[in-house]
Amino acid sequence: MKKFTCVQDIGDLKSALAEAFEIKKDRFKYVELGRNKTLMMIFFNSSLRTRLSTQKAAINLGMNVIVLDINQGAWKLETERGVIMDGDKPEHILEAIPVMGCYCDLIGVRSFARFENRDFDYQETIINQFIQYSGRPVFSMEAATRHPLQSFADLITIEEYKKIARPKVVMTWAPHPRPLPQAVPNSFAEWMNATDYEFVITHPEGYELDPQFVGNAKVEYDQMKAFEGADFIYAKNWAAYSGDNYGQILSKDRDWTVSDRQMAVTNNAYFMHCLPVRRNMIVTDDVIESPQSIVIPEAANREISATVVLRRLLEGLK
Ligand SMILES: CCC[C@H](NC(C)=O)C(=O)O
Ligand SMILES: NC(=O)OP(=O)(O)O
Repeated sequence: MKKFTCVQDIGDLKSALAEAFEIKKDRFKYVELGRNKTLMMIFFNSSLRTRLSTQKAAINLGMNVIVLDINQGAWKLETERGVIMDGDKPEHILEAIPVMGCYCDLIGVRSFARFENRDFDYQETIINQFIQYSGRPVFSMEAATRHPLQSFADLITIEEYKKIARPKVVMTWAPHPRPLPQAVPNSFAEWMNATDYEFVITHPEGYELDPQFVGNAKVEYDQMKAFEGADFIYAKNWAAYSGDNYGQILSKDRDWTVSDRQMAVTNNAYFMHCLPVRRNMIVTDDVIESPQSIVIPEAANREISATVVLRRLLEGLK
């Protein structure tokens, strides 16, 4: 594997899941693979789970790790080509990227959508510059339109907890005080559509995701109807994608906050969220603290998804 930015990069999902469960049994099985190899993790945005789980995965594989928070300590970067750099940015990303590539063997990048220009975001400008100019294999730690390490961990978790072969999985929008990226819902939808699960997306009108990610999912504007008989509820906020509303908050309707009311019509569904989560905006305290909440095992599986991905990237160096 030479990059990991989307579900297609992991190949056959059944093989990837088998590898995940093998590594879960012995996460140090490939500890020699990464000896004297260096992972560089580059963050343009904050992180807890991705930062910690990916570093742990690198340790599982015997790697050295360098972490760079671009906005804390590095030079402010110009990302647009052709700009006259007489402002507050002393370095261009097109020099910084190949320089960073000199000091490592693999590169992970976190660079959220900026909501300034939809094409800039949806062309994945930043991570594609790392892929093009770093000279190293690159993987996404959440980019503008996808979060594949999260989605892979989500799939591992559903496979661990499902009680039937084809569970009903419902992704629901929920309100949030800030406009959040579409990367997590896009990516979850992309991975769910790659399975044979029954997959439903529910959100208020105006929050339609990019059709390339919605795929064959059923879209239901009535949240209660969507929740009926669900086996898994995956809650997430996202800002509007469509047209002039790109990046905007259209609703903060807390009727969409996941509570016992909605969970009551499910098939005793498990509750999932990628975290961090705003309690009593996205989900009530009672639901996220209930025995059906699997948000912690879901977060724990981020170490597993990252170990599989890093292993495959290391194998690709041979
Ligand atoms: C894993 C989630 C990261 C980010 N969350 C926030 C709060 O910015 C998001 O919604 O994409
Ligand atoms: N779920 C996830 O990626 O969490 P962080 O943003 O804390 O890394």
